[in-house]
Amino acid sequence: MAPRGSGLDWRGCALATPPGWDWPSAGCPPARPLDMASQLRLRSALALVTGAGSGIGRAVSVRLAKEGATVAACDLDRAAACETVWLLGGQGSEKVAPGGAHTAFQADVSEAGAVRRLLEQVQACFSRPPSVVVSCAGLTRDEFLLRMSEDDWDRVIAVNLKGIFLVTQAAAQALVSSGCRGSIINISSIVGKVGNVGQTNYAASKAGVIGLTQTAARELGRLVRHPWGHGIRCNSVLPGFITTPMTQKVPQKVLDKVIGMIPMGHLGDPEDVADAVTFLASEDSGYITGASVEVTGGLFM
Ligand SMILES: CCCCCCCCCCCCCC(=O)CC(=O)SCCNC(=O)CCNC(=O)[C@H](O)C(C)(C)COP(=O)(O)OP(=O)(O)OC[C@H]1O[C@@H](n2cnc3c(N)ncnc32)[C@H](O)[C@@H]1OP(=O)(O)O
Ligand SMILES: NC(=O)C1=CN([C@@H]2O[C@H](COP(=O)(O)OP(=O)(O)OC[C@H]3O[C@@H](n4cnc5c(N)ncnc54)[C@H](O)[C@@H]3O)[C@@H](O)[C@H]2O)C=CC1
Repeated sequence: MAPRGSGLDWRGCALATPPGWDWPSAGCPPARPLDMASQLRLRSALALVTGAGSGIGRAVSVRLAKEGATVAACDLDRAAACETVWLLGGQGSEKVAPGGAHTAFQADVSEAGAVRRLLEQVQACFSRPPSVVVSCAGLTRDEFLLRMSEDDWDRVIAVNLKGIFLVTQAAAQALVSSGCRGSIINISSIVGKVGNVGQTNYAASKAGVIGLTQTAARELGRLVRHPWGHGIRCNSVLPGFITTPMTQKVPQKVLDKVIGMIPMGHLGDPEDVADAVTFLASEDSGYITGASVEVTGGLFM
């Protein structure tokens, strides 16, 4: 183990420190430099958001951009991703984030080659890896267990679980090889905690996201040390019923039942989830990793 204050990380590799930084003789990173307290919490961040073309992913993209992040908005639906970027004031508008123009990307997160190319394209476009990665891409193929097809199982697991594995792995590889710290936020669901009628595939995928994220948090927390932060943090967000195109497919009689079960008495908005994601993306959550943050109005607390 390299001695504290040596400027070397736990493997003896040089720490990525800002120019002119000198480790205090005590070796303990000093309190955060004053210039960290900026009015935009994500001023220098490059954020990759998957599923950015709709619902929660679009709301996350808007919120991160408001905090100063440059957003790489990725979706299976390129036109939808481009629409999100237009909303952010990216290509085609005069507003540009401090870190460069917001940009749309197309990729199917369930395909390894597509995810590899996505990270290559993002780094080629911005000359750095994304320091914030939010995986929102997901879908449902609801059916009772007794009737669920293998294809409905396979597709939901491929997108919702394998997709998050591929994106988390590719992003972490890029951050570690660049010596950069980061915050990875994976969108699970309260269904991953309690299950749900008609969703054996979806519930399994979302429960898997929680376990994947906790394990990634254990492995990545110390890989990259930084003068005023440590490693790559990985957290899950577990939304409840949020009003998006995904929930519009739910039979009204089910929606009527669930609203009565929510302590706060109403469905959530995508912006409610975006607020929690932004907190986890920022240094305000600098000592939080491996957490599962429920955004449910109290449903199934
Ligand atoms: C008392 C229970 C209250 C409901 C609790 C629900 C909690 C769920 C919280 C989820 C929050 C997070 C959501 C999320 O992550 C994003 C999504 O996944 S949105 C999609 C959520 N999907 C569902 O909830 C499944 C909805 N159901 C269906 O799509 C269809 O029912 C299904 C395709 C499974 C079957 O369709 P069909 O054969 O046409 O049967 P019916 O629709 O007529 O239903 C028969 C019967 O079963 C009852 N039922 C169906 N789904 C649910 C359910 N999720 N929870 C409880 N009960 C359900 C339905 O009401 C019918 O009951 P009857 O008494 O016979 O009318
Ligand atoms: N809406 C809700 O109540 C809840 C949603 N969630 C999760 O939040 C995330 C976002 O959901 P919503 O915004 O509600 O859904 P949505 O359907 O509005 O948006 C999902 C987006 O993901 C994209 N997508 C789907 N498959 C993809 C793939 N293979 N590659 C890349 N992009 C893909 C879609 O094109 C779409 O733009 C999902 O992971 C969902 O499971 C979790 C809990 C509750």
